[in-house]
Amino acid sequence: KEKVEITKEQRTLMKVIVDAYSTHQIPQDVAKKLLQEQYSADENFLLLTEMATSQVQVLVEFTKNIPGFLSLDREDQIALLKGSAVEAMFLRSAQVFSRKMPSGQTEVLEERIRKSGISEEFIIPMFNFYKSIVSLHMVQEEQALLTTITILTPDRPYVKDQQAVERIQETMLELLRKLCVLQRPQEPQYFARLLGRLTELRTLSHYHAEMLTSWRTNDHKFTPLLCEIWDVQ
Ligand SMILES: O=C(Nc1ccccc1)[C@H](C1CCCCC1)n1c(-c2ccc(Cl)cc2)nc2cc(F)c(F)cc21
Repeated sequence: KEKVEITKEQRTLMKVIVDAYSTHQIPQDVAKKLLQEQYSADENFLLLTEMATSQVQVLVEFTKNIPGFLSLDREDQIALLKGSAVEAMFLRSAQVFSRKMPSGQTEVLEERIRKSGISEEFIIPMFNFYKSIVSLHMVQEEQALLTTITILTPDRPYVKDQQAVERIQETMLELLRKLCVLQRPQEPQYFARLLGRLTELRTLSHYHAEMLTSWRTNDHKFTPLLCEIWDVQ
């Protein structure tokens, strides 16, 4: 039986990542807004572009706290941010959706999102992904590390020094593997299941531009930052 132990420096690394992850959150809670009232497709589109824009800003702040990220080549830092922003937003959305809510509220939230203006064809793959995240019952440490591992994907477009990214990502993968073994001794496959979600996340993220351009709204207006990050306009 493998004796798994978190080292002192891994504990420090964990604390830095989780603190940064919980600090750099979306300013106001989008779920609360959606539960307060039903918005029109136009209002929902505006809300989405505002949330997605602020989420990119929050993502930049979060990555600054990932040990080793700032020592990467500057252009590679940008390539990693551009390459992971959409996935990070869907992963964040899934984590918001999987939060424990008073009974019945998750159903209301799901309904509001189904009717938000998003085109029918994307509803099923999106909620399949969200529900697969819900079913993992991830703890905050796992959520923070999974987002970090997504950001540190070496094979994003235009990354020059992939080895340097791989080295940092491997540190995070090893820490997440140990956490999963310690957290779920009776579920040896749990770590593999977590990483499997990143494949689903990448597939869902392929649709992001179409999801936005097919939104039931008359005016698909995007912020300059979203035009940079999302392949729109
Ligand atoms: O804001 C959002 N997600 C967000 C969260 C955190 C940070 C940044 C963005 C949007 C809402 C959706 C309803 C209209 C208003 C925006 N959102 C999405 C979502 C994102 C992108 C596309 Cl293309 C489609 C859907 N899935 C969600 C799940 C939740 F539990 C949820 F609460 C909000 C969710």
